[in-house]
Amino acid sequence: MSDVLDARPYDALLLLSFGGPEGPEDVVPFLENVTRGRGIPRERLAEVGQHYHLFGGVSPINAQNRELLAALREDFAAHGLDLPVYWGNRNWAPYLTDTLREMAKDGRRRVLTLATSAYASYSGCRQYRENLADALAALEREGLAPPRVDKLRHYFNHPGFVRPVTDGVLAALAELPAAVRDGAHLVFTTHSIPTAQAETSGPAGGAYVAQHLDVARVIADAVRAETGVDRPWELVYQSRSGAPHIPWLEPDVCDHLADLHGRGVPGAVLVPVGFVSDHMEVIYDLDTEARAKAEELGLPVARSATVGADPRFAAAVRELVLERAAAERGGHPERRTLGALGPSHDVCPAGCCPGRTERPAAAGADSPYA
Ligand SMILES: CC1=C(CCC(=O)O)c2cc3nc(cc4[nH]c(cc5[nH]c(cc1n2)c(C)c5CCC(=O)O)c(CCC(=O)O)c4C)C(CCC(=O)O)=C3C
Ligand SMILES: [Fe+2]
Repeated sequence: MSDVLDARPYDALLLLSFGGPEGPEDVVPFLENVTRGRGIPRERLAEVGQHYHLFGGVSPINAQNRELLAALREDFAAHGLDLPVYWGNRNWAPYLTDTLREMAKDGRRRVLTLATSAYASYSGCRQYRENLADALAALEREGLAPPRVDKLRHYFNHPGFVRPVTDGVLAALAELPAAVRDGAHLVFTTHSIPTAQAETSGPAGGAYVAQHLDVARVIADAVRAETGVDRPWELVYQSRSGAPHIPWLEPDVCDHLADLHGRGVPGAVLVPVGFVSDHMEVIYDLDTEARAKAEELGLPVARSATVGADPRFAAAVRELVLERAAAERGGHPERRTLGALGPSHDVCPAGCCPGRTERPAAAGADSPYA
């Protein structure tokens, strides 16, 4: 009995992700789902559609989530954690509402959510919580009792996230020509968001950039310790969309590569620390667009891997589930983190990461659901 892990009060884990198209005919309806009511210029949509068509209309994100699902199930089974894992997306099948309906019909009453976004922000946290609230409302309309849904704390600084990313940076450094390796900069990248959204992210504002800077510093320090070379690092942004007159976080990664080259920096490792898997923003915006820019400049670059379905990340999720379950039972579990910020809150406080309009959001202190 003692080696059976205790997830009570939870009876299921929900892997909640973005979703992506699985063929050319999916691309337009997928983009319509993503951008409904968001004011993205038409030209930008047509351009982003082309990114998907370059890869046969298929985003790798769904396959990556299937792999993560398998890794989680394997890890849980190997460690005697008896907790079913479900998967639902915001923008493509399997849709979140369908998954939550299945969970309700399976009798799941206390659901813990792992979103495939490690940081605070409206786009990376509250928007997922709004989608959860929408799905729960749909179940209620169908006469089903909605389960109670919670969300895991932000995991960007969990050692099981940081270690695989760090190893990825070491592997990418080894891919660079030996002559530029020691002089290369570490260029951490994440999704650009409107500066207004960055300023209001987290319970007290500014969390999005602060969290990325904290984990980037930890990774850069670990790489220095392991290679004996002190490389400069920067945090830059990619995948900007939205109207040009609205300020978004800068500098853009391509502009930054030109800047590094202009300053005589001999090479760079691109580290997509803002993303959990090598999805379209990584394989297009970095591996296609930024790489083309680097080639045009004659700047050697290598790109490090995201955590994906790394077993150490799956183990971190198990640890986070057990941590949260213990806390829900009134205990004081160890909360492992690296860096200066410490563990983020279990429950998003009211008003955390606000959007442009106020909408119901589940899995937080301001949830209309218990
Ligand atoms: C912070 C953040 C993350 C990281 C956290 C997380 O992972 O959630 C993220 C992830 C992703 N974003 C993705 C795709 C898209 N994001 C778009 C648009 C936008 N993203 C934004 C932010 C973020 N996005 C924002 C502020 C917009 C503007 C419109 C709006 O306010 O909503 C658009 C519209 C077209 C465009 O303008 O680019 C698309 C197609 C995919 C799927 C990739 C695949 O298919 O493999 C993934 C994982
Ligand atoms: Fe996005």
